[in-house]
Amino acid sequence: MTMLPVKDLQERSDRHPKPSDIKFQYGTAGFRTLGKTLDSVLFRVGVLAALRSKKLDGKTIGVMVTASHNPEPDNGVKLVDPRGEMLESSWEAHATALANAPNSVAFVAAVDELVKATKIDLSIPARVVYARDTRPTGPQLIAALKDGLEAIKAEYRDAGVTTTPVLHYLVRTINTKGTKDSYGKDTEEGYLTKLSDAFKKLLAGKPTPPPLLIDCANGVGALMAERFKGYLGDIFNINLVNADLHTPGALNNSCGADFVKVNQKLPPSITLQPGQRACSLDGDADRLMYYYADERGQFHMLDGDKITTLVASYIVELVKASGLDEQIKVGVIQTAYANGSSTKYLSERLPVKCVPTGVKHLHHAAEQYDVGVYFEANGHGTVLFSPAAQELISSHKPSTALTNLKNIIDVINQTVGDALSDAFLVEAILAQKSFSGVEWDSLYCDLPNRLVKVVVSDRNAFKTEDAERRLVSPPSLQAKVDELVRKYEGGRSFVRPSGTEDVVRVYAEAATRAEADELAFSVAGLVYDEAGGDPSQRPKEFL
Ligand SMILES: CC(=O)N[C@H]1[C@@H](OP(=O)(O)O)O[C@H](CO)[C@@H](O)[C@@H]1O
Ligand SMILES: [Mg+2]
Repeated sequence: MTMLPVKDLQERSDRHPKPSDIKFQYGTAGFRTLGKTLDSVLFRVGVLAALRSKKLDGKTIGVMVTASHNPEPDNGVKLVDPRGEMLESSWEAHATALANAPNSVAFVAAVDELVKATKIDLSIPARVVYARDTRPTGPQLIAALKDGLEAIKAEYRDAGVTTTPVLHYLVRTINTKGTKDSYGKDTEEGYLTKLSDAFKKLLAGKPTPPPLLIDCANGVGALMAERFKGYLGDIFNINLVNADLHTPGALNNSCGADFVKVNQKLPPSITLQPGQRACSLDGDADRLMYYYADERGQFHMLDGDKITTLVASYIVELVKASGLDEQIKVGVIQTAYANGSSTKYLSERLPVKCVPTGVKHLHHAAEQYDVGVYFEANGHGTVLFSPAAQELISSHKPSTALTNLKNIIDVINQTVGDALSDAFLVEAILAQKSFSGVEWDSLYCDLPNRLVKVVVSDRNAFKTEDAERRLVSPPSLQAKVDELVRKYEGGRSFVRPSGTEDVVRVYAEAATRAEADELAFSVAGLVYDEAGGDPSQRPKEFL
C-alpha cells in the first residue's frame, strides 16, 4: 500500500509556515486575500490538488493563481475540476481545513484524515496543470505551489502566465484528449485557433466591423488579446487600451470590467466617439462589460444581462431556423442582481431561473437545459450545450442556420466565463444581425439600480432564502425592507451577505435614478442600524 510521504511533506511544509493570525477560507472565489500572506496556502493547495486528482483516478486538476478584479496586492487561488468546472463544493471544506492547520504536524495529520475520509488510493498518480495572472506576487506563490506538488510527487504542467478561462480550457482538453468528447487541442495555440477560426467563419461575408476597443484592465487579458491579433488576420481589428503590464499598481486601477459595472461609467482613460462600441475585461479576463457612446456621446452600459438577452435570443433564432426547436430548449439562468427589466423581457420569451450568486450555481443550473445561457449582471458567464443537443446539432441536416449554430458553439468557451470568447460571440451576433450598440441596447431598457456595501460586525448573522432574494435572519428585518420597497412604484431591493468580502450587500432598483438611490440608501441605513452599527461611523449617504 502506498503511504503518504510524511517526512517530505512535513519538512517542506515547515518552509511554508502558516501565519498564526489569519483564518483562511475557500469561498466563492477560492482563497483570496493579500498575496504576500498566501505562501502556506499555495503549498497546501499543491498537495490538495494532487489528492483531488488521485481521488478522480488521476484526471488532471487545474490550479489558477489570480485575484481577478481585486487590487494588485491581492492574490488568490482556485482549483478547477476535470471538465473545466469549479471545484466540487464538498471539497471547499477540505481546502479550508488543510489551509488552517496551525503547523506542519497538524497539516500532515489533516492530509492523512482527508485521505482516509475520502478513501483516496495514494498509489494512483496525480496530475495537475497550473497557471497564474500577472500579479507581482504570482511567481513566489507558484514556487510554493510547486513545492507542494513535489512534496506529494504529483506530475505537473506549467501553463505559464495566462487567463483563467484558458486554464479551464486546458483542463478540459487535457482530460478529454483522444476521446469522443475531445474539446480541442490541449494547448494555448489550440484555444486561440479554435475560437478564432469559428469567429472568422461567423464574420465571413459580413462587412468588416469597426475596430473594437478592448480595455484590458492592465492585466493578463492584454497578453491573450495581443496573441489573438495574430489569429484574426484582417477580418477583425482590436485596439487594446489599459494593456500596461509594467507600471506597478496599474492592474484593475480605475479600469476594467468591475470598475465600469460598479461606477456605471467609462474608465477615465477611455474616450469614445459617438456611436463607438468598446468593452472591458477584468484582471483575469473571465468577465466582460460592453458599452457604447450614443450619437450625443453619452455612455451606455451593456452588462451581463444585455449579453444574455442578445445571445439567448440569437441562439433561439438559430435553433428555430434549423428546425430543431421541438428538440432543443433554450433556458436562461440569472441571479437576483439581474436587472428586473431583463428578467421581464426574457421571461416573456424563455424559461428563466434565478439562483444564488456565484458562477458555480449558475453553471449547475445551466446544465439542466439543452442550451443554458447564463451571465451574472457583472459580466461573468457563458453558454452550455448539453451533449445530446450537440449531437443533434452535429447530425442534423445542413443549413446556414445550422452552420452558424455550430460555429457559435466553437466560439464559446463552455468551461467557464471567458471575456475574449464572449466578446467574439457578441461581435459575431452583432455582425450577423447587422446590429449596432443602439439596436442591441434597445431590446429592453434597464431599470436604474444601485448596489451599496454595508460594513457590519457579523455578516454571518444574515441568512437568506428564495435564491437570496429574501432575508430570514436577522428576524423581522425582511418585513422592514418590504415596507421601504412598497413606497416605490416598481421598486425592488434585497439584502445578502457577500461571499467574497466582509460586507453585506444591498441592491435596489426603481423607476428613476433618484428613487433607486433613495431606496438603496434607506435599506442600507436600516441594515446598518439593525446590525448594531456604530452611529458615529454611519456613512453619511445612508438614509
Ligand atoms: C454583486 C456581485 O457582483 N457579486 C460578485 C461577488 O460575489 P459576492 O458574494 O457578492 O461578494 O464575487 C463573486 C465572485 O467573483 C461573483 O460571482 C459575484 O457576482
Ligand atoms: Mg475574474
